[in-house]
Amino acid sequence: MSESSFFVSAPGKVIIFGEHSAVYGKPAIAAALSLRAYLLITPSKDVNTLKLDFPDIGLSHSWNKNDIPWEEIRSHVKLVDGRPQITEELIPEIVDNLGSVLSNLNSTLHYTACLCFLYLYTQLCNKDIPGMSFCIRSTLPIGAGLGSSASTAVCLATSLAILGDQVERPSYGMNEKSTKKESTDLDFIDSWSLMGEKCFHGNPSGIDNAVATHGGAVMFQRMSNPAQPSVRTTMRNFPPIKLLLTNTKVPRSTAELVGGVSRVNSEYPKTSSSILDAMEHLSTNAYQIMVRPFFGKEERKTLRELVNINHGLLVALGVSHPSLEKVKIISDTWKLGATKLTGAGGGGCAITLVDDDVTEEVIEKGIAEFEKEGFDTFETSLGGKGVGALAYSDVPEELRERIFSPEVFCAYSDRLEIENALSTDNLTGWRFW
Ligand SMILES: Nc1ncnc2c1ncn2[C@@H]1O[C@H](COP(=O)(O)OP(=O)(O)O)[C@@H](O)[C@H]1O
Ligand SMILES: C[C@@](O)(CCOP(=O)(O)O)CC(=O)O
Ligand SMILES: [Mg+2]
Repeated sequence: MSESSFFVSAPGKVIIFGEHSAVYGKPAIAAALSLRAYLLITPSKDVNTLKLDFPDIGLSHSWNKNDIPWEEIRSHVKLVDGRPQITEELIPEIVDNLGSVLSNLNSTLHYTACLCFLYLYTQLCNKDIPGMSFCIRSTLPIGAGLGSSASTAVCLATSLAILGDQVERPSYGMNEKSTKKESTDLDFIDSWSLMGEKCFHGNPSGIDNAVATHGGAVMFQRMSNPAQPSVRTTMRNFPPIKLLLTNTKVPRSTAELVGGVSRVNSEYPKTSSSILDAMEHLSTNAYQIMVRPFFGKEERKTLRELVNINHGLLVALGVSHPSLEKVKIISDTWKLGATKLTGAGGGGCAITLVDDDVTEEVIEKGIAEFEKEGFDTFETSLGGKGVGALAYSDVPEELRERIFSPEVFCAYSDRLEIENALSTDNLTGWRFW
């Protein structure tokens, strides 16, 4: 066990309005989930060994860090005042140079995860930093539309920015009112995790990593000029909405679905731009309703109507799936509320904004129908905390050995075990920027 071990953690998200259109510079609304990714960083036994243990995707891989072509890579890193700068696109020369250390990975899943790690590592750290082991576990379903890729990218970017001395560790008492320095650190993490998301799926809007970094609820808009920063408007009075989350468990890839929309966009530019414009109006409309000081029955009804319209528009873009339509049919049959797919679609999750008048008994009957189809449904709370860190010294002495043991962490069998051991509710030492 070592005092230099630490954890970082970042939440998943639910997009309420505007997935896919967010990629095309339209505003979208999303909120952080209580489900999170946790990354444990421990010193390697050998100072030259860099090790990744990502059991959720069956990846265990190590490198001798001296095998990384540091000089070639570092010659392409953009530095301003000694700080690495993000770029609009992944730097092709760096990706190319990493090819030599990625060549023995034979699945796309593992290749992408290792590329994401090394792309961030070689820019945020340097070759003199002793080798560490990185083990990530997620309580989020992976590839289900809840932003597991972004929470992974945020955890990696944060841990590497800490190791590379690019950001300060968070301190106590800063949770409510960040100092300027700390919010700059958060922006640095947000921007580098976007580069991580680019490794996972090519053309991310940035909404997922923004929510995973900052937490809470936001309206987010990527600027059409990529040189301009995205606009992130925090929604402090996010209204309490009763939301069911249904995971169809049908696997899909965000990269492929975003690629599908891009094809529709280039084949039917006028039609697709009208759909995207309609999505823009939806998000703006929903935002105006959600920030009203009074959020009552009428507002909830309008929001549900907008949810139904948003789903229809996503269907038109070709990103639904028979399983998601089943969720919608069951929800409509039992009159549970308004249902739309969330995230990239093509399977994965749907959200239902529950109707005001529906009874708990009816909700349970609906959930039983979902379960019959093999789906998982749960009620969830939105707007949780963003990225946080847990230092060795912030855990009671008698717990340290167990909490910071990579063997124990890798062996947790499910979401509940991870949460029991590590969640911010159960362990008070977590600090947030
Ligand atoms: N716990 C994890 N360990 C390793 N890689 C992960 C983990 N969670 C997510 N990922 C990466 O993110 C990808 C899924 O991202 P994506 O297709 O965008 O779906 P989503 O972000 O909705 O879960 C996985 O294929 C994997 O590469
Ligand atoms: C489809 C999209 O709007 C959201 C993708 O979310 P997820 O990876 O399915 O959780 C893409 C993006 O905004 O980057
Ligand atoms: Mg994703």
